[in-house]
Amino acid sequence: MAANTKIIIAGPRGKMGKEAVHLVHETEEFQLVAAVDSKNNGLTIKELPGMPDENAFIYDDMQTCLEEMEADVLIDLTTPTAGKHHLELALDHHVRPVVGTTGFTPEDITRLRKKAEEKEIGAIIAPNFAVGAVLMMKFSQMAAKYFSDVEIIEMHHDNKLDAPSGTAAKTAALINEVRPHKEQGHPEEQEELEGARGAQVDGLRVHSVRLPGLVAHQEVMFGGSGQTLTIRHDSINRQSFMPGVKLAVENVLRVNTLVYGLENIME
Ligand SMILES: NC(=O)C1=CN([C@@H]2O[C@H](COP(=O)(O)OP(=O)(O)OC[C@H]3O[C@@H](n4cnc5c(N)ncnc54)[C@H](OP(=O)(O)O)[C@@H]3O)[C@@H](O)[C@H]2O)C=CC1
Ligand SMILES: O=C(O)C1=N[C@H](C(=O)O)C[C@H](O)C1
Repeated sequence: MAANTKIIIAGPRGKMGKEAVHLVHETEEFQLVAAVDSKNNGLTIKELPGMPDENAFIYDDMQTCLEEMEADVLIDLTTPTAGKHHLELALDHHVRPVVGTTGFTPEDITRLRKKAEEKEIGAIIAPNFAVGAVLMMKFSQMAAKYFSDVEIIEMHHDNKLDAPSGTAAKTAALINEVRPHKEQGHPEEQEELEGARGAQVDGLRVHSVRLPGLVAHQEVMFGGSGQTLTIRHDSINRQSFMPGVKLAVENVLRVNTLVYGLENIME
């Protein structure tokens, strides 16, 4: 790892971005060199409420920030639209992206991986940085070898923009890697109310719950003859994601492709 990893954070006022600013501030080998926010152009981080004593300048435009600042890593915690744009710009400027922002499609991942490889630069997109959530996904993949009937119920706070969650999409993809294709439920079932059976990913159903009071939760429910198995993870605060953000920043410096999912770098 470089002695001092120079970091830009996009979305520093957000729920995740704020935690990431504190993580970078408290990590000796990390240095916050700039932030990209939709507001507050020209201020410094320490001028924002609740922020640590950091002199990093805030830009309201990623392109300008990347042109003016020298950085090793971009941590993006913004919105699906902004996150995709920022990732592309970072690759263009040879800054390694660590992206927690969700809403990337399989086509986005394939296109961005090609670009990262062409540029010979590492990038990490992690739909969930919480170690427990990664284990929930891995355990679900293990269980799917034995249970072909499974439904995913993800539950989040009601400020979330994307549905289903990135974690649910990734869980469905991991399960479908090993699960023999099956259209679940009764072949003649009718949805009397549109959406009652949730969204479909290769015959597997995903349900998204949005309520104030929730943070980030997911149940993966398997059913077999005379039995069910439920694998559940709960993030009860955003600090749960920070060890994973640190691990991703450390590892993005060592890879020369786009890694999708923290499970690929966890030992
Ligand atoms: N991978 C993981 O483990 C986790 C991922 N997430 C994902 O991270 C993302 C952020 O989540 P969260 O912090 O809860 O969301 P918030 O809405 O709290 O924060 C997003 C922040 O990004 C800012 N923003 C929006 N557009 C831009 C832009 N173009 N440039 C710079 N900043 C911008 C917003 O500012 P404003 O609203 O003023 O425009 C806001 O401050 C989401 O995609 C979420 O799904 C969340 C938790 C864990
Ligand atoms: O928006 C959130 O809050 C979260 N988003 C990620 C997702 O979409 O899976 C990770 C976590 O679930 C929290």
